[in-house]
Amino acid sequence: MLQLKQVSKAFHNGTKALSSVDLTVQKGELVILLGHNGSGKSTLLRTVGGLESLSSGEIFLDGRSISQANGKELRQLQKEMGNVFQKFNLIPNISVFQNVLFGALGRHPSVITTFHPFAKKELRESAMHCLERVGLGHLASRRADQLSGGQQQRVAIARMLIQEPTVVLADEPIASLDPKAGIEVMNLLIEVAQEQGLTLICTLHQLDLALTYGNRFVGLNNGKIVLDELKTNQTVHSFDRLYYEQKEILTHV
Ligand SMILES: Nc1ncnc2c1ncn2[C@@H]1O[C@H](COP(=O)(O)OP(=O)(O)OP(=O)(O)O)[C@@H](O)[C@H]1O
Repeated sequence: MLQLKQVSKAFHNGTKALSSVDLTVQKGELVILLGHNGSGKSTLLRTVGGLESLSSGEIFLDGRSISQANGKELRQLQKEMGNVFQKFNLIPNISVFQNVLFGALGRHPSVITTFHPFAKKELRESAMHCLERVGLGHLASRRADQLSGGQQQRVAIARMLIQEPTVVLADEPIASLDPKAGIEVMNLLIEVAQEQGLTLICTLHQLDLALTYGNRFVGLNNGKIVLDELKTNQTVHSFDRLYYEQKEILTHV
Protein backbone atom coordinates (compact mmCIF):
# COMPACT_ATOMS: atom_id res chain seq x y z
CA MET A 1 0.00 0.00 0.00
CA LEU A 2 1.19 3.47 -0.90
CA GLN A 3 0.26 6.40 1.30
CA LEU A 4 0.83 10.12 0.79
CA LYS A 5 0.10 12.14 3.91
CA GLN A 6 -0.22 15.91 3.62
CA VAL A 7 2.45 16.00 0.94
CA SER A 8 3.57 19.46 -0.20
CA LYS A 9 6.34 20.37 -2.57
CA ALA A 10 7.58 23.87 -3.35
CA PHE A 11 10.55 24.33 -5.66
CA HIS A 12 13.38 26.78 -4.96
CA ASN A 13 11.87 29.27 -7.37
CA GLY A 14 8.74 29.39 -5.22
CA THR A 15 6.49 27.25 -7.43
CA LYS A 16 4.12 25.22 -5.27
CA ALA A 17 3.79 22.00 -7.25
CA LEU A 18 1.93 19.95 -4.61
CA SER A 19 -0.21 21.23 -1.74
CA SER A 20 -1.32 19.01 1.15
CA VAL A 21 -1.90 15.92 -0.98
CA ASP A 22 -3.48 12.97 0.85
CA LEU A 23 -3.72 9.81 -1.20
CA THR A 24 -3.84 6.11 -0.35
CA VAL A 25 -3.38 3.59 -3.14
CA GLN A 26 -4.05 -0.07 -2.41
CA LYS A 27 -1.98 -2.91 -3.80
CA GLY A 28 -3.06 -3.78 -7.33
CA GLU A 29 -4.99 -0.58 -8.02
CA LEU A 30 -4.71 0.95 -11.49
CA VAL A 31 -4.78 4.67 -10.83
CA ILE A 32 -4.88 7.16 -13.68
CA LEU A 33 -3.62 10.62 -12.75
CA LEU A 34 -5.30 13.40 -14.68
CA GLY A 35 -4.69 17.11 -14.80
CA HIS A 36 -3.66 19.81 -17.20
CA ASN A 37 -0.05 20.79 -17.88
CA GLY A 38 1.67 21.98 -14.74
CA SER A 39 -0.95 20.60 -12.35
CA GLY A 40 1.66 18.55 -10.48
CA LYS A 41 1.32 15.02 -11.90
CA SER A 42 5.01 14.43 -12.65
CA THR A 43 6.04 15.99 -9.35
CA LEU A 44 3.70 13.62 -7.54
CA LEU A 45 5.23 10.60 -9.31
CA ARG A 46 8.76 11.86 -8.72
CA THR A 47 8.17 12.37 -5.00
CA VAL A 48 6.68 8.87 -4.70
CA GLY A 49 9.70 7.51 -6.56
CA GLY A 50 12.02 9.24 -4.10
CA LEU A 51 13.48 11.41 -6.86
CA GLU A 52 12.27 14.66 -5.33
CA SER A 53 12.40 15.73 -1.69
CA LEU A 54 9.24 16.96 0.04
CA SER A 55 8.71 20.39 1.57
CA SER A 56 6.41 18.77 4.13
CA GLY A 57 4.39 15.61 4.65
CA GLU A 58 5.41 12.00 4.32
CA ILE A 59 5.11 9.12 1.84
CA PHE A 60 5.01 5.46 2.85
CA LEU A 61 5.35 2.24 0.87
CA ASP A 62 3.97 -0.66 2.91
CA GLY A 63 4.52 1.33 6.07
CA ARG A 64 8.13 2.31 5.27
CA SER A 65 8.82 6.00 4.81
CA ILE A 66 10.11 6.95 1.37
CA SER A 67 10.53 10.62 2.23
CA GLN A 68 12.51 10.01 5.44
CA ALA A 69 14.58 7.09 4.13
CA ASN A 70 18.36 7.27 4.23
CA GLY A 71 20.40 6.44 1.12
CA LYS A 72 20.46 2.67 1.61
CA GLU A 73 16.80 2.44 2.64
CA LEU A 74 15.77 4.64 -0.27
CA ARG A 75 17.64 2.44 -2.78
CA GLN A 76 15.85 -0.60 -1.38
CA LEU A 77 12.47 1.13 -1.73
CA GLN A 78 13.33 2.30 -5.24
CA LYS A 79 14.06 -1.30 -6.28
CA GLU A 80 10.43 -2.02 -5.51
CA MET A 81 9.21 0.78 -7.78
CA GLY A 82 9.52 0.51 -11.55
CA ASN A 83 9.38 3.54 -13.82
CA VAL A 84 8.07 3.98 -17.33
CA PHE A 85 8.69 7.41 -18.83
CA GLN A 86 7.45 9.34 -21.85
CA LYS A 87 11.02 9.27 -23.17
CA PHE A 88 11.95 5.61 -23.19
CA ASN A 89 15.46 6.27 -21.79
CA LEU A 90 17.02 3.26 -23.50
CA ILE A 91 20.75 3.17 -24.15
CA PRO A 92 20.74 3.63 -27.91
CA ASN A 93 23.92 1.90 -29.02
CA ILE A 94 23.58 -1.39 -27.14
CA SER A 95 21.26 -4.29 -27.79
CA VAL A 96 17.67 -4.55 -26.73
CA PHE A 97 18.66 -7.55 -24.58
CA GLN A 98 21.35 -5.58 -22.74
CA ASN A 99 18.92 -2.73 -22.16
CA VAL A 100 16.59 -5.17 -20.43
CA LEU A 101 19.48 -6.51 -18.32
CA PHE A 102 20.01 -2.97 -17.05
CA GLY A 103 16.69 -3.27 -15.24
CA ALA A 104 18.16 -6.15 -13.22
CA LEU A 105 20.87 -3.97 -11.71
CA GLY A 106 18.62 -3.24 -8.76
CA ARG A 107 18.35 -6.96 -8.01
CA HIS A 108 21.92 -7.89 -8.99
CA PRO A 109 23.78 -4.72 -8.19
CA SER A 110 27.08 -5.72 -9.72
CA VAL A 111 27.60 -4.43 -13.25
CA ILE A 112 30.13 -7.19 -13.78
CA THR A 113 27.85 -10.06 -12.88
CA THR A 114 24.97 -8.52 -14.79
CA PHE A 115 26.78 -7.74 -18.03
CA HIS A 116 29.50 -10.34 -18.19
CA PRO A 117 29.11 -12.46 -21.33
CA PHE A 118 28.61 -15.38 -18.97
CA ALA A 119 26.15 -13.49 -16.79
CA LYS A 120 24.16 -15.80 -14.65
CA LYS A 121 22.05 -18.10 -16.80
CA GLU A 122 19.04 -17.40 -14.62
CA LEU A 123 19.40 -13.66 -15.22
CA ARG A 124 19.75 -14.03 -18.98
CA GLU A 125 16.74 -16.33 -19.10
CA SER A 126 14.79 -13.85 -17.06
CA ALA A 127 15.69 -11.00 -19.49
CA MET A 128 14.63 -13.13 -22.43
CA HIS A 129 11.40 -14.07 -20.70
CA CYS A 130 10.59 -10.38 -20.09
CA LEU A 131 11.35 -9.54 -23.72
CA GLU A 132 9.12 -12.35 -24.89
CA ARG A 133 6.38 -11.13 -22.58
CA VAL A 134 6.38 -7.78 -24.39
CA GLY A 135 6.44 -9.54 -27.77
CA LEU A 136 10.00 -8.65 -28.71
CA GLY A 137 12.02 -11.82 -28.15
CA HIS A 138 12.86 -11.89 -31.86
CA LEU A 139 14.53 -8.45 -31.64
CA ALA A 140 16.78 -9.21 -28.64
CA SER A 141 20.04 -8.66 -30.52
CA ARG A 142 18.98 -5.53 -32.37
CA ARG A 143 20.38 -2.14 -31.33
CA ALA A 144 17.85 -0.21 -29.29
CA ASP A 145 17.98 2.82 -31.57
CA GLN A 146 16.88 0.68 -34.49
CA LEU A 147 13.41 0.13 -33.04
CA SER A 148 10.20 2.10 -33.52
CA GLY A 149 8.95 4.25 -30.64
CA GLY A 150 6.30 1.67 -29.70
CA GLN A 151 8.90 -1.10 -29.69
CA GLN A 152 11.26 1.01 -27.57
CA GLN A 153 8.54 1.57 -25.01
CA ARG A 154 7.93 -2.20 -24.95
CA VAL A 155 11.63 -2.69 -24.19
CA ALA A 156 11.30 -0.13 -21.40
CA ILE A 157 8.41 -2.18 -20.01
CA ALA A 158 10.53 -5.37 -20.20
CA ARG A 159 13.34 -3.51 -18.38
CA MET A 160 10.84 -2.54 -15.70
CA LEU A 161 9.53 -6.14 -15.43
CA ILE A 162 12.96 -7.72 -14.83
CA GLN A 163 13.30 -5.39 -11.84
CA GLU A 164 10.31 -7.23 -10.28
CA PRO A 165 8.70 -4.10 -8.81
CA THR A 166 5.49 -4.06 -6.80
CA VAL A 167 4.61 -0.50 -7.85
CA VAL A 168 4.88 1.00 -11.34
CA LEU A 169 5.05 4.76 -11.86
CA ALA A 170 4.27 5.59 -15.48
CA ASP A 171 4.60 9.24 -16.51
CA GLU A 172 2.80 9.82 -19.80
CA PRO A 173 3.98 6.48 -21.17
CA ILE A 174 2.28 6.95 -24.54
CA ALA A 175 2.76 10.68 -25.10
CA SER A 176 5.54 10.11 -27.67
CA LEU A 177 3.66 7.43 -29.61
CA ASP A 178 1.15 7.50 -32.44
CA PRO A 179 -2.40 6.55 -31.39
CA LYS A 180 -2.19 2.91 -32.54
CA ALA A 181 1.17 2.25 -30.87
CA GLY A 182 -0.04 4.14 -27.81
CA ILE A 183 -3.06 1.88 -27.39
CA GLU A 184 -0.92 -1.24 -27.87
CA VAL A 185 1.52 -0.05 -25.21
CA MET A 186 -1.27 0.86 -22.77
CA ASN A 187 -2.89 -2.56 -23.34
CA LEU A 188 0.43 -4.22 -22.56
CA LEU A 189 1.11 -2.10 -19.48
CA ILE A 190 -2.30 -2.82 -18.00
CA GLU A 191 -2.08 -6.54 -18.86
CA VAL A 192 1.28 -7.00 -17.15
CA ALA A 193 0.17 -4.94 -14.15
CA GLN A 194 -2.93 -7.11 -13.75
CA GLU A 195 -1.08 -10.40 -14.33
CA GLN A 196 1.44 -9.60 -11.63
CA GLY A 197 -0.85 -7.75 -9.23
CA LEU A 198 1.22 -4.58 -9.57
CA THR A 199 0.05 -1.22 -8.32
CA LEU A 200 0.10 1.21 -11.25
CA ILE A 201 -0.04 4.98 -11.12
CA CYS A 202 -0.10 6.35 -14.63
CA THR A 203 -0.47 9.90 -15.91
CA LEU A 204 -2.49 10.30 -19.08
CA HIS A 205 -3.83 13.29 -20.95
CA GLN A 206 -6.53 11.43 -22.85
CA LEU A 207 -9.77 11.17 -20.88
CA ASP A 208 -11.16 8.41 -23.14
CA LEU A 209 -8.09 6.23 -22.56
CA ALA A 210 -8.18 6.99 -18.85
CA LEU A 211 -11.70 5.60 -18.72
CA THR A 212 -10.69 2.52 -20.66
CA TYR A 213 -7.69 1.62 -18.57
CA GLY A 214 -8.09 2.97 -15.04
CA ASN A 215 -10.04 1.54 -12.17
CA ARG A 216 -9.56 4.74 -10.21
CA PHE A 217 -9.14 8.32 -11.40
CA VAL A 218 -7.33 11.03 -9.48
CA GLY A 219 -7.43 14.58 -10.82
CA LEU A 220 -4.94 17.28 -9.86
CA ASN A 221 -5.28 21.01 -10.25
CA ASN A 222 -2.65 23.46 -8.98
CA GLY A 223 -1.06 20.70 -6.93
CA LYS A 224 -4.30 19.76 -5.16
CA ILE A 225 -6.45 16.66 -5.57
CA VAL A 226 -9.75 17.80 -7.04
CA LEU A 227 -11.12 14.43 -8.15
CA ASP A 228 -10.83 10.91 -6.75
CA GLU A 229 -13.31 8.43 -8.21
CA LEU A 230 -13.44 4.69 -8.56
CA LYS A 231 -14.59 3.32 -11.88
CA THR A 232 -18.22 2.34 -11.64
CA ASN A 233 -21.06 2.17 -14.10
CA GLN A 234 -21.70 5.79 -13.24
CA THR A 235 -18.16 6.97 -13.86
CA VAL A 236 -18.63 7.71 -17.51
CA HIS A 237 -21.55 9.99 -16.66
CA SER A 238 -19.67 11.70 -13.88
CA PHE A 239 -16.77 12.25 -16.24
CA ASP A 240 -19.12 13.73 -18.81
CA ARG A 241 -20.38 16.07 -16.13
CA LEU A 242 -16.91 16.94 -14.93
CA TYR A 243 -15.67 17.34 -18.44
CA TYR A 244 -18.39 19.68 -19.55
CA GLU A 245 -18.88 21.60 -16.33
CA GLN A 246 -15.36 21.81 -15.00
CA LYS A 247 -13.06 20.70 -17.75
CA GLU A 248 -10.49 23.28 -16.81
CA ILE A 249 -9.79 21.37 -13.60
CA LEU A 250 -8.99 18.18 -15.44
CA THR A 251 -7.41 18.06 -18.79
CA HIS A 252 -7.32 19.92 -22.03
CA VAL A 253 -8.34 17.23 -24.51
N1 LIG B 1 12.49 21.38 -11.07
C1 LIG B 1 11.54 22.32 -11.04
N2 LIG B 1 11.83 23.58 -10.63
C2 LIG B 1 10.88 24.53 -10.56
N3 LIG B 1 9.58 24.33 -10.87
C3 LIG B 1 9.24 23.09 -11.31
C4 LIG B 1 10.19 22.05 -11.41
N4 LIG B 1 9.55 20.93 -11.88
C5 LIG B 1 8.27 21.29 -12.04
N5 LIG B 1 8.07 22.57 -11.70
C6 LIG B 1 6.81 23.32 -11.71
O1 LIG B 1 5.92 22.62 -10.85
C7 LIG B 1 4.60 22.63 -11.39
C8 LIG B 1 4.13 21.21 -11.58
O2 LIG B 1 4.90 20.61 -12.61
P1 LIG B 1 4.70 19.10 -13.07
O3 LIG B 1 5.77 18.81 -14.06
O4 LIG B 1 4.60 18.26 -11.88
O5 LIG B 1 3.28 19.17 -13.79
P2 LIG B 1 2.56 18.10 -14.72
O6 LIG B 1 1.14 18.03 -14.28
O7 LIG B 1 3.33 16.83 -14.73
O8 LIG B 1 2.65 18.80 -16.15
P3 LIG B 1 2.71 18.14 -17.62
O9 LIG B 1 1.37 17.57 -17.90
O10 LIG B 1 3.03 19.31 -18.50
O11 LIG B 1 3.82 17.12 -17.59
C9 LIG B 1 4.68 23.43 -12.69
O12 LIG B 1 4.33 24.77 -12.41
C10 LIG B 1 6.14 23.34 -13.06
O13 LIG B 1 6.56 24.46 -13.82
